[in-house]
Amino acid sequence: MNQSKEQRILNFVLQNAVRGDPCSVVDTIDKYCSQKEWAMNVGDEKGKILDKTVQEANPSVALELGTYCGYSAVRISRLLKAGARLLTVEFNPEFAAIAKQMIEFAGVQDKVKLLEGPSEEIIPQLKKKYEVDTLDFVFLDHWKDRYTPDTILLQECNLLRKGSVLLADNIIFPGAPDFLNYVRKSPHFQCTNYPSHLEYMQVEDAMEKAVFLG
Ligand SMILES: O=C(NC/C=C/[C@H]1O[C@@H](n2ccc(=O)cc2)[C@H](O)[C@@H]1O)c1cc([N+](=O)[O-])cc(O)c1O
Ligand SMILES: [Mg+2]
Repeated sequence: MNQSKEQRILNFVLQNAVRGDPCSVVDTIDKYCSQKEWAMNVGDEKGKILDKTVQEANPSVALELGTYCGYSAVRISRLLKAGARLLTVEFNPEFAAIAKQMIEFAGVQDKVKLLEGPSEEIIPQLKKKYEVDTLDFVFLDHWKDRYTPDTILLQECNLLRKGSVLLADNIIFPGAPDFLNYVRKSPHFQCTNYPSHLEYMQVEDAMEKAVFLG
């Protein structure tokens, strides 16, 4: 049975990156996906926006929706302070298995908890089952039509506090028009747009930061 693209990405990392070095894992994935096979990692250009937003928020508890191969989980967790943690949600078992190995190879497994299942099931479990009080940072990079319902669900589950930072990928391509509408029209969010480009391509894209105002 021939390998999946995600398996090929992981193998390339296992053979070419430095075990325990998250930066080398991130760079190696970018090398593979820019030179060999495109994949939907946030990439280095938007990754730098992600880095700055994470550093600014300096979260104790962060949530990622859409782990995929673990690129942004490794990218985010490498910036977390001692004792801080990232919960990342992945619903495709094959991707989850790849991401788990990617996270372990990078040496960030103590900071990252991979939760398997659909976001609409996991989010309501965060407080009781995963001992979350409120989320300091949320990275939305899963199915684009889930950004809005999940943002509403996070509020309904009282998981956001004054100052919680949401950062959404792919605002232009593939696009998340209803999310953009929702957060920009809502009096509960202060929004900032970050123009960029689609990972590994010369296609316009953007990220949107939405800070919860309580
Ligand atoms: O479609 C895109 N992303 C969808 C991501 C989906 C990921 O989120 C998981 N998930 C986890 C939990 C859920 O509840 C649902 C899905 C899925 O199992 C998948 O791993 C996308 C597409 C392009 N593109 O150029 O086409 C570029 C990008 O940067 C993208 O992010
Ligand atoms: Mg994306």
